[in-house]
Amino acid sequence: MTEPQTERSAIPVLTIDGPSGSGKGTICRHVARRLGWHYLDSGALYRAVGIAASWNDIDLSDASALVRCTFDTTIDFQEGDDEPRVIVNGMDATDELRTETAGAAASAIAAIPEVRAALKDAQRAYRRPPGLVADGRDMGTVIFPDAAHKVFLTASAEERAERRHKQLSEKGVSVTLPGLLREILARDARDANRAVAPLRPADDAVSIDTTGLSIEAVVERVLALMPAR
Ligand SMILES: Nc1ncnc2c1ncn2[C@@H]1O[C@H](COP(=O)(O)OP(=O)(O)O)[C@@H](O)[C@H]1O
Ligand SMILES: Nc1ccn([C@H]2C[C@H](O)[C@@H](COP(=O)(O)OP(=O)(O)O)O2)c(=O)n1
Repeated sequence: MTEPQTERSAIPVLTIDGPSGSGKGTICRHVARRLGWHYLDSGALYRAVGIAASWNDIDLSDASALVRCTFDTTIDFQEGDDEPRVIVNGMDATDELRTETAGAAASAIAAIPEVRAALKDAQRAYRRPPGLVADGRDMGTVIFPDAAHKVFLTASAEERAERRHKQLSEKGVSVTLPGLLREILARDARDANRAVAPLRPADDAVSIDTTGLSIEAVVERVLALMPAR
């Protein structure tokens, strides 16, 4: 006899949305590990499509080619001790994926409604037992609107730029702080002002301003929101 399938809507989800550098990826990975739940980095999917487009010389203004590229791109996450490796069309694209160029390309293609629609089912397929922690811009509003736990992380733009500067410097990527701040503000504006699935807190999300808070403090605050899990 086969195992009874868990009804997908019965699988618990914690969504963590917010702007660039608010700490979504870091907090999600810690919380997912503590809960023993799966983790979805939805931004990596948009970044992967952007990278596949650049590998195929597709212009970011060519919406129909980008939609075809979204359907043609394969994305796999390989779990390890540290950050998961992201394999795009069979190639390890982890380092290229984290650059600000990839972030800006992802933000541009993420404004195309058909690209978002093409990634919807793939994102929902990550909802597997015993639970999912989902990181992005529209996790609580569009992809998992029925999630029992929703968080919106923020931090001042200056602190987010400093965090990203430190993160990239540690990886040997040379960037200037004023340049990063400009890029972050431009990305915030584009993600928040697009017509489809703009960056905004779900009505039932708890907002946490992480400015001046340690990673550990934010992890504890998030876990404290889920006493009945
Ligand atoms: N509360 C925090 N305090 C200090 N640094 C943080 C905090 N949260 C995240 N960071 C650091 O900021 C950087 C960006 O965090 P990240 O998780 O990549 O953000 P996002 O996924 O929202 O873009 C990482 O180097 C991370 O270690
Ligand atoms: N659920 C999502 C996730 C990311 N995006 C878009 C918008 C973002 O600027 C880019 C990159 O997202 P990502 O979460 O990887 O970026 P940060 O780590 O926050 O800098 O993708 C989106 O539109 N919807």
